[in-house]
Amino acid sequence: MKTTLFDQWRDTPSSDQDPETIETAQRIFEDVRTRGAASLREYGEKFDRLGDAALIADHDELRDAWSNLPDEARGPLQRSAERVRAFAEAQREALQPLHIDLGGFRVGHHVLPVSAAGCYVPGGRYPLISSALMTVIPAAVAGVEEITVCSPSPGAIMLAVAHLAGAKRVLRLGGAQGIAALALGIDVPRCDVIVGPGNRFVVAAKRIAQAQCRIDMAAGATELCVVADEHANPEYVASDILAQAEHDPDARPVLVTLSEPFAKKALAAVERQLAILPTREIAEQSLANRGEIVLVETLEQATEIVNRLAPEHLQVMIDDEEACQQFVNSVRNAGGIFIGSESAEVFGDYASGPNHTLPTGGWATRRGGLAVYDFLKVVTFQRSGDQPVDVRQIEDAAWLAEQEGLIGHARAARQRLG
Ligand SMILES: NC(=O)c1ccc[n+]([C@@H]2O[C@H](COP(=O)([O-])OP(=O)(O)OC[C@H]3O[C@@H](n4cnc5c(N)ncnc54)[C@H](O)[C@@H]3O)[C@@H](O)[C@H]2O)c1
Ligand SMILES: N[C@H](CO)Cc1c[nH]c[nH+]1
Ligand SMILES: [Zn+2]
Repeated sequence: MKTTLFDQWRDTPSSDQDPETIETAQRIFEDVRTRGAASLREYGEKFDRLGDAALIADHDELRDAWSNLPDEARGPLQRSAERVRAFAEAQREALQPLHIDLGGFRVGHHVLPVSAAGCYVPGGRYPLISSALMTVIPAAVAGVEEITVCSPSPGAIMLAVAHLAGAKRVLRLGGAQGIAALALGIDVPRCDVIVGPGNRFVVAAKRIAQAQCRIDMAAGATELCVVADEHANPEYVASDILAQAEHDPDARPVLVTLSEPFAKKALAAVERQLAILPTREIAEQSLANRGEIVLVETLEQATEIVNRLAPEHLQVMIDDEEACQQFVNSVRNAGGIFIGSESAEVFGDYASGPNHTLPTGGWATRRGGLAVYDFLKVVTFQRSGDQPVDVRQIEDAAWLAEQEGLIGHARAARQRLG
């Protein structure tokens, strides 16, 4: 991890914005568009360890995988699924139908699910079964009928979790070819929405898919920013940093601290813990590529770094309660915020309920994490009949239409004058 002073700190682009990665994703996406299903098998064998497995695991196969799961696996999965579902249901409740009377119309909105959703679940380095819970459950709570999970080389437990969460099928593909299949509807229902985390190729492909469908966000290589003062526990900081660094050589672990002696203690703890971490080969690369300690003199400077970084995860370990709250209130850009030394980010990954699919690469400037809302459409309506339409509304519409030169519009409005 390199150490930088506040004045010298500069942001760097995320791996999914790398030109070679974008070009690879584009080439694969266009090839899938041109050659269809045949290309999917080829890419699956080349990149996704497909072998001679079927491209699709259907509903019966998912159900059987769930039935064959050992008993000890059911408890943690069902309890975790329940927490994710409870949070998604509470979010759904918060978005209600609406209607008001305005100018002689009843106007309002109702809330409808999209018909088909594609949920990408990472499976390159690690089979992220928790991402199947996080992406499929909110889609199911929203009422989406066709839910397809797309994941490279899914094992029996992945198929079982997809079933538990409410998916209809699993497409055994990853990367750009998987995203292209979902967006173009090759071998699976064409998706209205594609969501879910993934590596640089997945994120680059989701950007291309935006021409076909809605996407949630860039939810790419994990980012963690820990803001800690000198009272924080360096062993906690180190284990939280390593927990995210082990995801991907592209992962970005950052420590922002007001205390140079603390920075040294945290770095020593990172080195100690890294030496005995089984996944150290990946974590080491992440720390070398993107790891950083930023030394600041004030909490205002820390706020500035966080808001420019817009990290996926922000962990705050500031001892003084008032200062901590003030700091949290000053943060504008962060995907998920974890406050207090016991609020380890890994609980958000698995167990606390809010979604772990969170914005990376600066997307936290424009949105928060995946939510039930990503699978819903707010459709507005106007209804006449209960009362006469306000004459001023008719005249206003006709006047605006005339200013636009749209005389047919003006006449259609004036027809209603009776
Ligand atoms: N932001 C979030 O919410 C969030 C949540 C969980 C995980 N993640 C991130 O998801 C990522 C998972 O990455 P992963 O790689 O383990 O799994 P993945 O499933 O995202 O990607 C693996 C696939 O990438 C494709 N691929 C790999 N190398 C390629 C190449 N050279 N050319 C073309 N395609 C290639 C292959 O199809 C492969 O199966 C990590 O970066 C992790 O940090 C992010
Ligand atoms: N930290 C990841 C989000 O960036 C989510 C995850 C899944 N499994 C473990 N961690
Ligand atoms: Zn994680």
